[in-house]
Amino acid sequence: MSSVSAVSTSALYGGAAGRRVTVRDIAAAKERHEKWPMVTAYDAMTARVFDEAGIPVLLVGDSAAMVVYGYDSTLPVTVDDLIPLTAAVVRGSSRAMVVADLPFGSYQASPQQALETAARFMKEAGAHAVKLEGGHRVLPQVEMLVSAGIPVMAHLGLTPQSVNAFGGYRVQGRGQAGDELMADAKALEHAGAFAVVLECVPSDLAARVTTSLSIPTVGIGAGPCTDAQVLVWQDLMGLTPQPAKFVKKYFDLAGEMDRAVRAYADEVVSGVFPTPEHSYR
Ligand SMILES: Nc1nc(=O)c2c([nH]1)NC[C@@H]1CN(c3ccc(C(=O)N[C@@H](CCC(=O)O)C(=O)O)cc3)CN21
Ligand SMILES: CC(C)C(=O)C(=O)O
Ligand SMILES: [Mg+2]
Repeated sequence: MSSVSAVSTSALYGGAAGRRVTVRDIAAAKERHEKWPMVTAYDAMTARVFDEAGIPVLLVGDSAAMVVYGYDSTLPVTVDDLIPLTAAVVRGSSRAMVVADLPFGSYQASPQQALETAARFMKEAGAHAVKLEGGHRVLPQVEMLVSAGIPVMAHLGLTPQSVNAFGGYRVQGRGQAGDELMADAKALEHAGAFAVVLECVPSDLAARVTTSLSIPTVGIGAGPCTDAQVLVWQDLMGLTPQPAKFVKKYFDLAGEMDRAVRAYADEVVSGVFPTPEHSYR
């Protein structure tokens, strides 16, 4: 236990005291109409803070491409880039389920490729589940993973690995595309996915998908009616320079870090730091 409050903010997590959250806990939360929070994590120390705060599910997102590695899309990040980050998040947490995002190009080719990639995340990093993007095109992949005993989180709507096909990060599922998204969501549930992320879709569509499925929906820019919400941690903490409209900023981390590092720099230059208190005799 750290100095951070041990009181959980999520009933889902509270019910799983002393062990990792499982897919069964997540299914039970939907039955109880209980909402839950998910955040991304990419290292052990932030994973520990979120885990101890009671976040039941941590996502090692391929958004690491942008927020960790500095690329301008998620496309360049590789399995070899994400496995060490996933292993760190697993080591830093003890109660949360850790979901590994499968990167672009590591699962689309075939169900066999998807299984080989997912197995690496589970064997080499200790991930408890994987996430992949897409609807009907990835149903064979979802079926293969599920039949191998790997929990799969699906992802529909704005699937950032298709940014070039979409022509930018734009809202998806308006008009007739909404019916196609609904059909994809139902097919993914039927294929055995345990949850589905809905990214940047109209709130009324997300609400209809949420009531039509028996598995939980996890919204990001999908309005208030999904079963869960997810945000990239650097966005909610105020580290991201220009976050999307769906982001709520809960802290000014960039501002606080700027203030702190300037104070440190000033004290080094002026000789105020270090004092005997921070020195050895
Ligand atoms: N830091 C970060 N946060 C994220 O949520 C995130 C990533 N990175 N990288 C991968 C994807 C990319 N994402 C994005 C990026 C930009 C918008 C965006 O600017 N959307 C427009 C909506 C435009 C429209 O109305 O169609 C916006 O103004 O919010 C949305 C999702 C979400 N994911
Ligand atoms: C934003 C979430 C859903 C994601 O896929 C990521 O962080 O990569
Ligand atoms: Mg992702």
